[in-house]
Amino acid sequence: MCTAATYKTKDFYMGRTLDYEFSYGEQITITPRNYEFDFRFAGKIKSHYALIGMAFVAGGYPLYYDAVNEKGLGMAGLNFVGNAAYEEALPEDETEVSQVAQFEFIPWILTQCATVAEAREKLAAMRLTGTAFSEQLPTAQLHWIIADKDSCIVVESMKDGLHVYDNPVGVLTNNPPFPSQMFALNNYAGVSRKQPESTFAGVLQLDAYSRGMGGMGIPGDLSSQSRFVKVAFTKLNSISGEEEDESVSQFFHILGSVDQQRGCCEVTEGKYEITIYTSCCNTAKGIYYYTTYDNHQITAVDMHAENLDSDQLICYPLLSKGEVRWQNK
Ligand SMILES: C[C@H](CCC(=O)NCCS(=O)(=O)O)[C@H]1CC[C@H]2[C@@H]3[C@H](O)C[C@@H]4C[C@H](O)CC[C@]4(C)[C@H]3C[C@H](O)[C@]12C
Repeated sequence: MCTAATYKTKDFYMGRTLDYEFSYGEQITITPRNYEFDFRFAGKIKSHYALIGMAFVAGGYPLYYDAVNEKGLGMAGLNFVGNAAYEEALPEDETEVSQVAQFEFIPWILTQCATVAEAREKLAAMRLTGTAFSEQLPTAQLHWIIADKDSCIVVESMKDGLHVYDNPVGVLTNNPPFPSQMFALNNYAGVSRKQPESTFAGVLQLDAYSRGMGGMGIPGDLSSQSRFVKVAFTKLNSISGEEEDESVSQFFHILGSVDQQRGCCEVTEGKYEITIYTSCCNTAKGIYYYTTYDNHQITAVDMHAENLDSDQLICYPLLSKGEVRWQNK
């Protein structure tokens, strides 16, 4: 399971949890403006917007899980198993629109689009194909959240075509499809950050005997529908200062509300899904903040500290060892 969220204070933030039972060896990866992308069907793009995000680099190619570009547009792919269905690739002369393999979808959008509006235009003129990166790395079944400071959409490629939905809550988890996730929020119309009034029945005066009772009923399990509700409630009621430290700290608290602890979700005998990493990107400043399962210290990589006119990928391995800061020895 994974969860993605957006958050706005003075700047706009976007990030995700990557929940899984193993890691591919992903790294924080900056793709500078002159790294040449050789798209499977659409040809080469030699010069483009620079990107920063989390990627598994295979044979020199950045397979992005989530990223933002230097214009402030962000995108993340989350599992959509059983629902994702992609197009078959057609011979070039049989299609007038661009064909994009699912593994190159994030670079396809983020190298060329500065806003969600521009991304929508690209989406209207493309076919997303199920082409695998390689035999060893088969097609991933995903759906995507795309956001800038003004709007947010979800893209779901299913048997009945490519769907693009407005995402007014700015969160995404996994199954079921996004419209069902949104519909389920109706079940929680009565929850509140405020203490409840006693409305059970006129003859009973019930007592709000604990703080936080306005949120009673919000699910706490790790299923994707439940995480959608929980993180939507947390994000939409979130209050923080506007400054960078306050915003980033609050963002990690928002995604912390759906953190996965080892042992609570068994996926196969003896294998457990955990939150491998949590990211938070300041999309205006191009700073990628992250924590890992064992390293709760927020670590950051700033794309603007690098030569963005280069043609070589820049990778930083995840710092995954936590440290205790002793105060008395
Ligand atoms: C497993 C990851 C999604 C995590 C997630 O959503 N977990 C929820 C599990 S579930 O709903 O409960 O089943 C996804 C997110 C991005 C994916 C990777 C990216 O799409 C980049 C490449 C794409 C290649 O086709 C496959 C390898 C890969 C390197 C993908 C491996 C894997 O599918 C990743 C890492």
